[in-house]
Amino acid sequence: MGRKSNKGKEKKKRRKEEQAKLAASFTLVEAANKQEDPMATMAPFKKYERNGLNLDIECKKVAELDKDTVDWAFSITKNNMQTLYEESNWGWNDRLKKEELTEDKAWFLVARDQEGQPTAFSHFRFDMDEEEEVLYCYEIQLMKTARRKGLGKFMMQILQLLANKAQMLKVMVTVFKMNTESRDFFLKALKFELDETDPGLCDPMEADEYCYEILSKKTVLGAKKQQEGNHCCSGGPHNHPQCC
Ligand SMILES: CC(=O)SCCNC(=O)CCNC(=O)[C@H](O)C(C)(C)COP(=O)(O)OP(=O)(O)OC[C@H]1O[C@@H](n2cnc3c(N)ncnc32)[C@H](O)[C@@H]1OP(=O)(O)O
Repeated sequence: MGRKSNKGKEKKKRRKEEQAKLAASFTLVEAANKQEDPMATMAPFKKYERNGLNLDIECKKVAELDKDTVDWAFSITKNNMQTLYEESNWGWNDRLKKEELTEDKAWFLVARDQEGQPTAFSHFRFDMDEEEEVLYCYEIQLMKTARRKGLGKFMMQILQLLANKAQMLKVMVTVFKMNTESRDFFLKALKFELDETDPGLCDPMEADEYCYEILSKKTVLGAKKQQEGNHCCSGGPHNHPQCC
């Protein structure tokens, strides 16, 4: 019969390890989504009193929000974003945006004034992205009057802390390339970077074809794992020149 190769055994072992890793990631996402109030131990972050703003900040699942707040979130998103969507090749669709905002998985961070009126919100999710556990920020939208007062940065800081607490690996966002203000906000002020899953990065020859970029910022755990070499090159689907 000859000698039996160890290759098959090693492959099987690797597959089992990958399956276990994936199952652990799903468990973390599930636990994050089961939280009653992710900000329960973050009292100092529930108030924003700076630069003329006096706001209370809450974190809730969309199902726990009142209809007026959800309707307001849709309106401000439409006001802020419709033109950008229309100028891109995505187009704007009321129904699709409403569906996205109200999917079961949607979490909301809402900043309200002292009359209870919403001023800013973020729609985010604890989710899997390319086999990694992440906090994905779908929207961060501020009323015009509340901008450039540090509120956006404060809310993103909260998301980064929530991601740390839930042991996610990174916070991700998708940004239109032509939305230069928000690109500056994420890339320059918050030190986000082009994510390894950004389509332009994966396919540089076609980069100009994409009207958007995927940006991310590692959590504490994500940065640690990256340092340990546990990143996309340890068996992931990508092969990036900058990290492989
Ligand atoms: C994932 C997505 O949702 S992408 C879409 C993002 N949302 C939008 O485009 C909607 C309209 N814009 C907004 O809601 C807000 O302006 C945001 C969320 C982009 C930024 O929030 P803000 O509270 O205004 O930003 P904040 O005051 O925290 O700014 C922090 C820093 O970011 C940078 N920055 C913020 N806004 C801008 C801008 N318009 N132009 C250039 N740099 C900016 C600056 O460095 C700023 O620091 P500084 O004011 O000391 O110079």
